[in-house]
Amino acid sequence: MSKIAQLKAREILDSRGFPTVEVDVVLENGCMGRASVPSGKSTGRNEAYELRDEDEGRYRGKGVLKVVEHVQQDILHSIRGMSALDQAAIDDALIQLDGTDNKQRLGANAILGVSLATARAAAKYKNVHLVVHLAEFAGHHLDDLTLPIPMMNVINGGKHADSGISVQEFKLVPHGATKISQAIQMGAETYHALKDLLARQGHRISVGDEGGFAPKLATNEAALQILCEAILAAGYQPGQDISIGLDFAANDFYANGKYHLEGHDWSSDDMIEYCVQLINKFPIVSIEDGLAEDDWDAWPRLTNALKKVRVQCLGDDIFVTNPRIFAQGIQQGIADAILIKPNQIGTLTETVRTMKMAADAGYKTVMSHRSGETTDTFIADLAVATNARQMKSGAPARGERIEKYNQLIRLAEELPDLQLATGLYRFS
Ligand SMILES: C=C(OP(=O)(O)O)C(=O)O
Ligand SMILES: [Mg+2]
Repeated sequence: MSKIAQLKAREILDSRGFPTVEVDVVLENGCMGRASVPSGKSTGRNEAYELRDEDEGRYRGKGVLKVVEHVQQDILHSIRGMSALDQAAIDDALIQLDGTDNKQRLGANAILGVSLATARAAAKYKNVHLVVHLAEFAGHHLDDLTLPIPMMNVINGGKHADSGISVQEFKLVPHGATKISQAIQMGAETYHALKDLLARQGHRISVGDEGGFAPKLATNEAALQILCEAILAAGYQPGQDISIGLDFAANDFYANGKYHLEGHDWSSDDMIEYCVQLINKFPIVSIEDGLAEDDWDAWPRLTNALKKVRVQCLGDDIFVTNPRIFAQGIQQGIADAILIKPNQIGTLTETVRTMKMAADAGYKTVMSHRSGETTDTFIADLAVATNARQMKSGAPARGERIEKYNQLIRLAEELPDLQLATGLYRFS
């Protein structure tokens, strides 16, 4: 009865107004699980392949009708009759059916949609909450779980906005909160304070892809400065109640071995020094992709420099949630935390495997949305179920972003004994 009877897929729109795929997995007893797949813009080169149709209407964006077809034909034929309770076997069947290294034949978007929807159908079949089912799948006891600290991206730069700011994300990290609802409220209040400050200083208050403001500020330091003012204006102490996380997404300004940032052509070591300078001036607790994915040799130096000043060194594009690449990174002493984006690797099983490797090697895990999102809240349940220490889901505004934060509030109600995670060690 837990056997998969039917798969349905459809094109829906993501938060940028472009097509993405949504999948329904229906079991023999009628239980249905549904999931949709997000889409990145500042992507790592080694991410699993997001399959898109060839032709692009002038404004439509490339569709995923081929992906829909793959789900409803090849994938359905291959996994029909398998039990949704056996997630690992289903994910393995999907990987085998695809047969390529990066899931380019069926598309990682087709595969992930089926993988996540299967987990939802299985939870329904067992009549347990998704978070409980996922924790069991990941081998975690409910008593050992925590709620992730939100990382709220309130100023958007890089590829996500036309602000001209080189750092892609300036994130509020309300680690001084004792409850998740309080942490989210603190972030929201600071977001509103920031909006007021920007308006008063004559900046525009339009937003980027992740709902953070996109003011035309001249430098990264100017953005950090106004963010600290906003934290204070909201009644909080920078560094004590709320700190800051940055995502440089350094791939985007790395070319010919140099970092082209704010008029400079910097070496890797210049870039590391710049990170440390910013840390010395501002209450920064986490730096993501401070170097480019092709600058592998310099990453251990960045890791050590951040360790000395007790700031989290977080790898996104360099690891792309891929257990094989991450294993090399661990071996070479690269980073001490890994960003987790299920669609970078393409199945739930591989995502959880990467997270287990992280835990075994003493790395923290940070669950993440993509810049093109849907209102699906799967990553919030997954973050809690896998003990991710932080979760980033953009600004505390816009439906597709806040749905994930709101789901954390619901999960805190579902599992009232869970504490907010700790472990951002600079100020602790
Ligand atoms: C969320 C991110 O952006 P994107 O989804 O565009 O890769 C990121 O770089 O961390
Ligand atoms: Mg990133």
